[in-house]
Amino acid sequence: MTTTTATAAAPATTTVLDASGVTMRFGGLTAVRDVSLTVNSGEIVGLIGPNGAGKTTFFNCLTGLYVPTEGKVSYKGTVLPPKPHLVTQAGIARTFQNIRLFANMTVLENVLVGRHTRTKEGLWSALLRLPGFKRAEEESRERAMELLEFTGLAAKADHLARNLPYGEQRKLEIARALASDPGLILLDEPTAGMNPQETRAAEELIFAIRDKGIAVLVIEHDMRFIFNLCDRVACLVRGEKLIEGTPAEVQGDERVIAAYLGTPFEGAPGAEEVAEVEAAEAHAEAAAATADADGTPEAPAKAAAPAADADAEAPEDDSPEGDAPHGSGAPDIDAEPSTTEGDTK
Ligand SMILES: Nc1ncnc2c1ncn2[C@@H]1O[C@H](COP(=O)(O)OP(=O)(O)OP(=O)(O)O)[C@@H](O)[C@H]1O
Repeated sequence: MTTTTATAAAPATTTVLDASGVTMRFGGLTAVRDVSLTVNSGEIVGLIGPNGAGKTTFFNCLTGLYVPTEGKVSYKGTVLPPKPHLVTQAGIARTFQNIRLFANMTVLENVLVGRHTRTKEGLWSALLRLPGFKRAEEESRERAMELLEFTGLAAKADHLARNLPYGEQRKLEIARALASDPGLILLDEPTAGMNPQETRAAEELIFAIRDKGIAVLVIEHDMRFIFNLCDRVACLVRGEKLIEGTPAEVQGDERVIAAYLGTPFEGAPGAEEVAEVEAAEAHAEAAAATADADGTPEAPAKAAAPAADADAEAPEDDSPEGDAPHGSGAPDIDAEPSTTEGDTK
């Protein structure tokens, strides 16, 4: 028998999102300045930057909430009109920093709302409940249930959205965004306010979304999450793209570190002072360990314990109130998702 070694053809990469030279000015303030970014098929791209760097404004330019002062945004080669519903129809879905669910609707109904851009039946068909409408309604329901299975919420399909724990409300937002069958999903701080278990589950979910062939662009303040998740990361600072590269490149870039931690100020402790402090601390620790070895046998064992994964120890806590927010998105469930222009987070 002859064996042939087939070289698996690498799936062709296509540019899903192409934002070029995007600038957004609010009066005298330039919130985003000449930012270009692409997202390719099969990619998870991260957008990071300190508070007020322009990340959400950039998202709003991509999704038609804002009309960029300059620049253009294309999806799969077609320039997008700056109208949110047309952007969704084209294939881009998003979630918001502040959760926007229909609090008094069920989980399933929330996902069905997200389906409306993909249903073609008109008003008369709905009012007269024509066969075409019933068929479309059934299909939408099936698709919505599939998405609830996918996001792990199927068992709660009949629960009111407002009664879900915080992490599940965020998942439901993602399920609703996926209901429009997007080719690209934009996630604005998907783990804000989540506990470590919920954050890990969100990470798994985003990988699974990517594996379904949906490209992902994600804003996040949780660096461990973003560097673990993304193929590429871009960092915005004061509206400008400072750097774009692999997680390793961005993580190690001194300008990124300076942007987050602040540039060293004049008179800050230099290397010599730091070494002195560290030596003094090491000396104090060694002295304490010797004293403990004489008197208290448990202490050295504690000191030798490996740095435990704090996350693994964290208690299960589904309650929104129990979660310490990572980012700026506090639980904020609206009775009706806000569509006012003022609420663009
Ligand atoms: N509608 C608006 N009118 C005027 N200024 C705005 C508007 N939206 C955003 N800005 C300003 O633009 C700048 C960038 O804000 P943006 O919310 O995009 O930052 P961000 O990086 O998303 O911050 P965060 O991480 O805190 O969410 C800020 O100075 C903000 O005050």
